[in-house]
Amino acid sequence: MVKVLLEKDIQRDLLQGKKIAIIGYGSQGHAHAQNLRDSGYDVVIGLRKGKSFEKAKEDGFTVLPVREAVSMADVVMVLLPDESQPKVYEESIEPNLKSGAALVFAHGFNIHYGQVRPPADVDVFLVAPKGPGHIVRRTYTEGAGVPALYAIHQDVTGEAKELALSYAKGIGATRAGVLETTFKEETETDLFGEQAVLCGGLSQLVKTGFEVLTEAGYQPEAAYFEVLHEMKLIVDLMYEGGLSYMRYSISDTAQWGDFVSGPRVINNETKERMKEVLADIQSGKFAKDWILENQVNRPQFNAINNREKEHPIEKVGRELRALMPFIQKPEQEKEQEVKQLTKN
Ligand SMILES: NC(=O)C1=CN([C@@H]2O[C@H](COP(=O)(O)OP(=O)(O)OC[C@H]3O[C@@H](n4cnc5c(N)ncnc54)[C@H](OP(=O)(O)O)[C@@H]3O)[C@@H](O)[C@H]2O)C=CC1
Ligand SMILES: CC[C@](O)(C(C)=O)C(=O)O
Ligand SMILES: [Mg+2]
Ligand SMILES: [Mg+2]
Repeated sequence: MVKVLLEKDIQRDLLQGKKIAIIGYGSQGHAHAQNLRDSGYDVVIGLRKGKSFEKAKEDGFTVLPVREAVSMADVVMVLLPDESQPKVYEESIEPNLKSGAALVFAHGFNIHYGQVRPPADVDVFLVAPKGPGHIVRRTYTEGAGVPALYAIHQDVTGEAKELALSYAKGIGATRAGVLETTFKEETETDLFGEQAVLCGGLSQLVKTGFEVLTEAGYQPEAAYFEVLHEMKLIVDLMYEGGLSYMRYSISDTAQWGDFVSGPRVINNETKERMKEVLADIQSGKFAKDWILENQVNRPQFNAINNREKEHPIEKVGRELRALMPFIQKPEQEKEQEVKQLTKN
């Protein structure tokens, strides 16, 4: 097995005494900022005026325009949406970067696809958590962490690797395991994972299962419990003990069904489609299409997003989750955010 680094492997604390600017205060931004602050580091937030500007201030941070935060920082972590990064980088980050500072990303997209070209006198690396920002924060507060990958693109100080590892430790990633990679590997595996398995593949599997059951006349509530609610409970077992532990906990009937019917649904044809998805990521086609979609203000993204929100599984899900007080809070928070987004 390759070396997976844990807290005990991080000897030097290169972040101590450095000013860290977190640019963006969304999913990853709030988590990195709060975890680093709780780990004892000096954090400032760089943002435009808006929703998360106020949130960061309420959370007790000094919040500055991006150019001001960058100009005072030794470490600049770019946690803006990938599609917004090139413009903000060009206008507010690059002109204000200190020589010898570190420019850091949580995903390699813009460096790998050549949308951001940093100057030669700064370190450039990534620390990419392998999990959603809200879970990066939640697990940190529970004394746990989310694993992360790190990669070095440019090392002018000779200390980029140790700085990256100190950063990974500061956000709690070394509690779970940190792995060295390249910008290419991080970018391509991350895009593949979210498209084919974690987000695209899973949403499509759940929705299609729901449609097959409801179209056959079964109650939508029963279908929701079966294919969406229980998904988390099954995946939790995989998270804790892999496929074998999940199969140990389910009935033998379910396990036999898993063996004989799973490959009828996800089969060689699906594998071929997954290979096509990967090929589009590797060739840059996916990135090019996404950049163009943003240049014309996301007509397809918005249309699909609106249609997906209207899917019957979303309506029955809202009603059923409202009956479960233990998942009430995240639901309310999410709805507030969705309302806010709809207003903007
Ligand atoms: N989401 C995740 O869990 C993961 C994300 N990543 C990577 O982390 C990075 C950040 O993604 P994510 O956390 O999802 O981003 P979000 O969309 O959650 O957050 C965006 C933040 O950037 C701010 N912002 C947006 N546009 C601008 C702008 N033009 N100028 C200044 N601030 C701006 C937003 O402020 P406002 O409120 O004003 O809009 C908000 O604070 C990406 O590179 C992503 O690939 C990596 C691993 C997982
Ligand atoms: C799975 C989606 C992700 O890659 C992530 C949370 O890790 C993202 O880009 O949000
Ligand atoms: Mg990811
Ligand atoms: Mg991603």
